[in-house]
Amino acid sequence: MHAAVIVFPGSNCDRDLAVTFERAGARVTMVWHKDIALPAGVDIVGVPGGFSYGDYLRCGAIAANSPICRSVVAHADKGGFVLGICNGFQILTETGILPGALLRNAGLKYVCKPVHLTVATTDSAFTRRYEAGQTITVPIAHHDGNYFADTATLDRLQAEDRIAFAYADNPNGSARGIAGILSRNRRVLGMMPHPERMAEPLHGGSDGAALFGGLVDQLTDA
Ligand SMILES: NC(=O)CC[C@H](N)C(=O)O
Repeated sequence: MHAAVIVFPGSNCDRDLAVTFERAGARVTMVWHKDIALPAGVDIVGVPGGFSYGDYLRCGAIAANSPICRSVVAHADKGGFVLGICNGFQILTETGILPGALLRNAGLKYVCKPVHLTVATTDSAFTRRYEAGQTITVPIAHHDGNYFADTATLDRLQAEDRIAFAYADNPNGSARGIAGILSRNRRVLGMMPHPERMAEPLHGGSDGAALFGGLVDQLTDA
């Protein structure tokens, strides 16, 4: 399985994401935001966390208009897999690949702490290695993690079983406690918590590792 990890000016989880993919068994190519094309044959694009372009304008808004994001949108449009974590999730909503928006946290403060998440669906390559309803612990670190979408969109996400993860104790005011959502074809996941920061015992826990393990299994079998 071949993963591309996009690097924007201000990304700070790009190496962590690459190492986690590699430890799960993937081959990784780092791709610079000014590049126009993704490497040929890429199975999944990782859009990492951080502060792309300094979070100016809105988190993810400038990155969503960078040259490489046109190729990320094209990759998603043709059914390719994409994983956006934290700032990566913000970028995926700004491109329109995923619905909704990430607003300022309800408490108006940057929140950095481990949180408990409920695995809301196991019907995806990202969540297949978890048990439905399982509680996992993964850290968050953001000031704009408050997921917002209109009621019709939220109802559709629920009806289509596209909420991947929900907060056990909503730390940022997200609508319906949403921590991560899937695209309609279930091949794009955006989530605010950082599974790559809780993927081996030295991190203090490894609940995030199964997400990458499940992906590598599915994309290697494909
Ligand atoms: N850890 C991150 O990716 C941070 C995301 C974004 N810059 C925020 O604070 O909301």
